[in-house]
Amino acid sequence: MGKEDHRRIEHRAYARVGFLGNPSDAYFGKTISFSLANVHATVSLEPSSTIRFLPHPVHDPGEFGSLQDMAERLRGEGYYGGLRLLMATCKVFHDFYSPGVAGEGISLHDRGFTLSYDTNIPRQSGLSGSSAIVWAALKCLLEYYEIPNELQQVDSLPSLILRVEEELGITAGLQDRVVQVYGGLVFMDFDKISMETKKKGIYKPMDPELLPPLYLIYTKNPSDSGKVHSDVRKKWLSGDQHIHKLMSEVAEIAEEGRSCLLNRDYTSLATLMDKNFDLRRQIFGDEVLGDINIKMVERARSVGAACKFTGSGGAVVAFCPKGQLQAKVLIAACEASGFTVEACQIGPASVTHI
Ligand SMILES: Nc1ncnc2c1ncn2[C@@H]1O[C@H](COP(=O)(O)OP(=O)(O)O)[C@@H](O)[C@H]1O
Ligand SMILES: O=C(O)[C@H]1O[C@H](OP(=O)(O)O)[C@H](O)[C@@H](O)[C@@H]1O
Ligand SMILES: [Mg+2]
Repeated sequence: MGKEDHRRIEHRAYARVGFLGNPSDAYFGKTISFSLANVHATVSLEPSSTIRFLPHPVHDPGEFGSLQDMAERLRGEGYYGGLRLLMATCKVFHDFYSPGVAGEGISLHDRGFTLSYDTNIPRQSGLSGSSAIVWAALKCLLEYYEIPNELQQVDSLPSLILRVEEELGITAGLQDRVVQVYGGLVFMDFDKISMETKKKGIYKPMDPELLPPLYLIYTKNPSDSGKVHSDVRKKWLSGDQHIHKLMSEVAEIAEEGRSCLLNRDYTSLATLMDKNFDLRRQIFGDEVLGDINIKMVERARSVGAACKFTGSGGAVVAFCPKGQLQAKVLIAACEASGFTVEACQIGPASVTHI
């Protein structure tokens, strides 16, 4: 091993907020999303003689105080942690880049590594904690295997990240991965022809300064986006006209939202955020959205804020059209209801807007 091979590699990936148009990204729609710097996942790669994955002490527990503790933990957080995401990332990376599989035909070196991760993204909260872990892991592998730049194009990487979750049977769309790779604020059009012929959408980075101050509200309420999406997906695939119509209305919100942002028309922006949530409610129904998630939106709306889901549930994003005084009232109201509120910090852009 050369000196270089002993270096430890570490990469970070931020959470994201699906700002407008989600979840139409998984249905040939359009979305606007932004990178959320408040929380992030980190993956570390340490050279080693074999390929090893270190379970996270909190997210991948292998030991419990009692049978009851174990049952409670599984009831609340399910069976899965991030370890399977690390493994699936390595599998998809191998299949994509190595010769003779499907791949790009690079001869990958045969040195081993140990992957471990940490994250402070609230678990399964619709902030895309899953793809943050995958993207951070993929960045480590791209660096360790010295994949040439021309084989890691910024508009192709999101589809590779999505493949990892598809490998695990997690129903997900592309928007999370696009904004996590691009950073900043991005408008995305998942045009059917582009998606079917090029396996990617059309991505347009926007100036994050166009966003008004936004607030993140969340609660401890794990929801698996795969589960949330599976029924609607079935209906959509079977050609349900009602779902198709509603989904294209959701997509239109991103297109209209883009004009609002460019024109700094924040009154109309607030209306669009509310409409986005109302359409989601019609598409998925209250039972799938979950009481606590609906309560967060209603709490924000009760003080006149506009509010919608950031992802499939667990966190919401709010905007106070009347400014700072209203934001103070929002924060007090949400905290009184036991929700956490933070001002959204937009993550750095790696691709500049025009
Ligand atoms: N914070 C986390 N720590 C460990 N694993 C996670 C975390 N969040 C998500 N996962 C893994 O990703 C899978 C899919 O999560 P998902 O519902 O997409 O959550 P999110 O909204 O955070 O992306 C989970 O079943 C789990 O295996
Ligand atoms: O329902 C949504 O808005 C999003 O749900 C998933 O994101 P998650 O953070 O896991 O809840 C999905 O991956 C996105 O494509 C959807 O837009
Ligand atoms: Mg996810």
